[in-house]
Amino acid sequence: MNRTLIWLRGDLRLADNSLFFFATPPEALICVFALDEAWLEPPPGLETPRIGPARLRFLWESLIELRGELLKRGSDLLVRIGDPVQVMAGLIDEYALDEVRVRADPGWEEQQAVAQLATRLGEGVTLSCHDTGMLLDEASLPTALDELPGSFSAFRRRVERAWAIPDAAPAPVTLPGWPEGAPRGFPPLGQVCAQAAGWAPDARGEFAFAGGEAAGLARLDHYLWQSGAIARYKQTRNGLVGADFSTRLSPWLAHGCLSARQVRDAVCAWEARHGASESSYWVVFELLWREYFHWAARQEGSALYGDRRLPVPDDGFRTWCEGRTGVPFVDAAMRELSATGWLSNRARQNVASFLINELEGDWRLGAAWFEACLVDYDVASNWGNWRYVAGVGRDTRDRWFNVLKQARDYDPAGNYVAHWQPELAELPPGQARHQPWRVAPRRFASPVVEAAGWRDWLLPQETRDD
Ligand SMILES: Cc1cc2nc3c(=O)[nH]c(=O)nc-3n(C[C@H](O)[C@H](O)[C@H](O)COP(=O)(O)OP(=O)(O)OC[C@H]3O[C@@H](n4cnc5c(N)ncnc54)[C@H](O)[C@@H]3O)c2cc1C
Repeated sequence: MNRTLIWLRGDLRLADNSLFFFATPPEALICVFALDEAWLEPPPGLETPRIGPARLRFLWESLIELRGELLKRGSDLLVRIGDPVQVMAGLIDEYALDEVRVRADPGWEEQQAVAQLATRLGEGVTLSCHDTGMLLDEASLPTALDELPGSFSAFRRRVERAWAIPDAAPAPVTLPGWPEGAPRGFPPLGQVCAQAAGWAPDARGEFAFAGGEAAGLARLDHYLWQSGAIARYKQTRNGLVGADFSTRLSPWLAHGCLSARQVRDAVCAWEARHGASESSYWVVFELLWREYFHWAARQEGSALYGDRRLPVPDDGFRTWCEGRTGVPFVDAAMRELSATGWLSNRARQNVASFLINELEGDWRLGAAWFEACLVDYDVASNWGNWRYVAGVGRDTRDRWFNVLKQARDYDPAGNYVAHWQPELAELPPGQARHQPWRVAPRRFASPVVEAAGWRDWLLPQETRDD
């Protein structure tokens, strides 16, 4: 009979979590989450910790709920703050554990931590990495991992040709007991980070994320069954203001409060009742993007981050972070990101392109800033999308976004920018709100850059404000 440790990372749920499924249940089970102390420190060159208050709060809420679910099943949860490898190695030694289970993480640093733990284990202790949370397992990928197609489209076509995704598995009803005398529980969030304990999103975001599996399932239920917003997803998914233009499931998926299979099963159930549509298909299509970045990260290793030593941030980067570039479509998004911890995909693409192309900033600094701010930070999706927009790595096409054109297409009345920059509401709805320095130069300063590619999109330069 084994004595097992489950090392929890981005998999904070019991349903559809292969870590909790045992052919033969162990004699004792200890479930541990270690908050890496390095996450509470800024990466070199930045001043904000790697895990910002929005994500830390969501994480704690998820852990609190998970602990409740584990207790109901006869188990418990231990949360420690420190070096995860030391934490796990110490517990394994002290409680004579002989099996370790952990998620096969796409992040290189997380993979290195598992490799380090492996070198610390005594004879007879087994360590296994499990695929969990994604639509596919490594064994069911349509290609070998090292032959993963270079582009998303080729990957998607191959997956869809051999579409064989298992249904999500239900949560276990009971779990093995806790090892005698082993520690349990975790510190209150206020002791870990007072800012996170007191953090609340700005009401202008029109949505408050709450961590945990139940809140994730409630959001899924709302999006599919209560509001029926899924029926319009294809048309609304590029929205900028409001709660339901997209699913907003990303934080629950990123923390593993929901698995991608749970989401797909729910979409299939909705389709069985209402009929499949382009919109319902498109939700699963977007999950395939997540899948692609996950498997690409698993293949790329440390190359995912580029060089991990970040360059020294310059003034352009700081104005970008603070939403002070003078380009409303960028500034509104960067203010929304800081104030809510979340941003639509359309806005993420635009601000990333602006930093890289217009400010000639380093994409890795942008990715690090997103890592600190996002409630839905996911190592593969974040660094993978940044690489993609920067045209670095496996798919190196030029992905320049003309933010003035994008603003016209996706925010024609300028309502989004006025939502986050109320001073713009003084200007008439329309393109004036996106180019205030052109139409009202006395009231609005010129932006930090006027890109050459905007020439055909600029409004006539007024010399005085009306
Ligand atoms: C520069 C940049 C950084 C990003 N960083 C992250 C990140 O750290 N974490 C994260 O989850 N997403 C990230 N994304 C992807 C995407 O912006 C978010 O997943 C999406 O906006 C979340 O909103 P939603 O849940 O309403 O998405 P929906 O539009 O409702 O899509 C459903 C789900 O599909 C997945 N998805 C959708 N688009 C993408 C995509 N482009 N890449 C990967 N998965 C996708 C998400 O899990 C999402 O919850 C990033 C995109 C960019 C351009």
